[in-house]
Amino acid sequence: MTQSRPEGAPQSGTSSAASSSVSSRVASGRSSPARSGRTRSGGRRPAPDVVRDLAFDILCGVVEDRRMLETTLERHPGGDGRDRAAAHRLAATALRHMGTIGEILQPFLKREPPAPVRCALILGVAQLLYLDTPPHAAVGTIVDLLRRRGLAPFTGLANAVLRRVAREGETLREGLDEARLDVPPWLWSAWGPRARAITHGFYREAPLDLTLRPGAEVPREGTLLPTGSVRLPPGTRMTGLPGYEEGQFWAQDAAAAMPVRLMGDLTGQRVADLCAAPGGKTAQLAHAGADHVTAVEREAPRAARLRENLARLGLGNVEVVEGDALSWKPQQPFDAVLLDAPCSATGTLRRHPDVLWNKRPRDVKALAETQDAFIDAAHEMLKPGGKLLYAVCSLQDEEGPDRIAKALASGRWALAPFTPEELATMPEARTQEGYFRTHPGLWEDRGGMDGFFAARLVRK
Ligand SMILES: C[S@@+](CC[C@H](N)C(=O)[O-])C[C@H]1O[C@@H](n2cnc3c(N)ncnc32)[C@H](O)[C@@H]1O
Repeated sequence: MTQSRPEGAPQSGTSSAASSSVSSRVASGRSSPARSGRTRSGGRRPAPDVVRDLAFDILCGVVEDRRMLETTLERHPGGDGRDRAAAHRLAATALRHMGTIGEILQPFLKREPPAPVRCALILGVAQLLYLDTPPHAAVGTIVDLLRRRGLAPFTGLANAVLRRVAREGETLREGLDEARLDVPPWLWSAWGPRARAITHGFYREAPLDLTLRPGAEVPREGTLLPTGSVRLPPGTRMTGLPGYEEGQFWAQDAAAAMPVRLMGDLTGQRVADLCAAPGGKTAQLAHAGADHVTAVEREAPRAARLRENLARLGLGNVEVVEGDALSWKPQQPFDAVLLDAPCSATGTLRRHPDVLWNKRPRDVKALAETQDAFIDAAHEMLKPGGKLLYAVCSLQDEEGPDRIAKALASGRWALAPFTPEELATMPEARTQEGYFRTHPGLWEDRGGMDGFFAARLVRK
């Protein structure tokens, strides 16, 4: 299974000026101009509401069909940019708190309702308890949603349950271990002592982090982080920033920007980026003084996006290969390979809370096997003494330290640990073994970061 969470991808969202409008669309129950009225038979006609319709489709897609949030949103057109951002925010909030919401709903439901009705109730509770939507709007929008979706027989239930949650919900939350409830047990135990900090980290919306091209100015409103990334508030729209068209920067989480920096000096080297799109790390490589950069991407639409991003950034010196890195053979071996392997993407929960609910232990197991195959393929492409930088945006041991342990046990690789000097700007990310490892709970006072794992190996 290919996971293609683009942690370096331009992040969807709204400008900061617009984000208050997004919040108000969720809070007020307003989206595109709403008209309610009477049907011919005298019944109330439900008001159109693009935001709830989209949020409902996204949530049902994740919960019922284990789809990815972004994919489901792409499949459902409609609404303007702000409606879509508001729908994304509502669905993402519901997904972040879905365990707690389920616990709160439990005593009010004598029988399990049909899955779409449960989704609608979850959205209603998310509005009431986590998005400050006034009770009349939170209840009314969900009742109307059920009517629009042919679920009118459940409007009485929704009305009664949501009104009770509006009255008693805050009291019911008291004493609940929300972090524990909001994470599926298999993930909670896999994260061990980091679990609570990770959960509190992903409750928060991610800021927009940028990597600047060398010499570019720090955009106004941006904060320069110790690692060199620039941080802007959550909801900032990158495409609206001055310098975007001129290719002065690209979106890349502060943690995601570290692996390429940890590759060491690349001056004059031949370097490959094996899983390249949308190209955040390719762009870093192209600026790092390498003599030749080859970017391999298997998925045609993603390869097209990679080319577009490189063109915007004015990086014509990268050779893009549309192909499968597991079987592709270069004409000459490389000095260095970056392998940003497909993974479960549990490190990106702040942006993709659907990962909590649509991944299973068997997915991680299958991904780990593919990661081993990628490491073997990288071995074939490197000169003896060549460097492999292995990276995943995953919090799971199976996709990080366990893969490196297996590679080292094969006797074909040596570990080149990251030194304290190399990680001086993010010392908390350096493990005893000399790996790079982050999670969303780090840098709490600065707004957090994605979870990443990276290690540097040398081909024997
Ligand atoms: C984690 S993303 C890479 C993100 C990218 N390195 C960046 O920083 O922008 C993984 C990428 O690997 C691609 N991919 C998956 N399997 C592949 C394969 N066998 N060969 C080449 N690319 C592959 C996916 O389509 C996806 O674009």
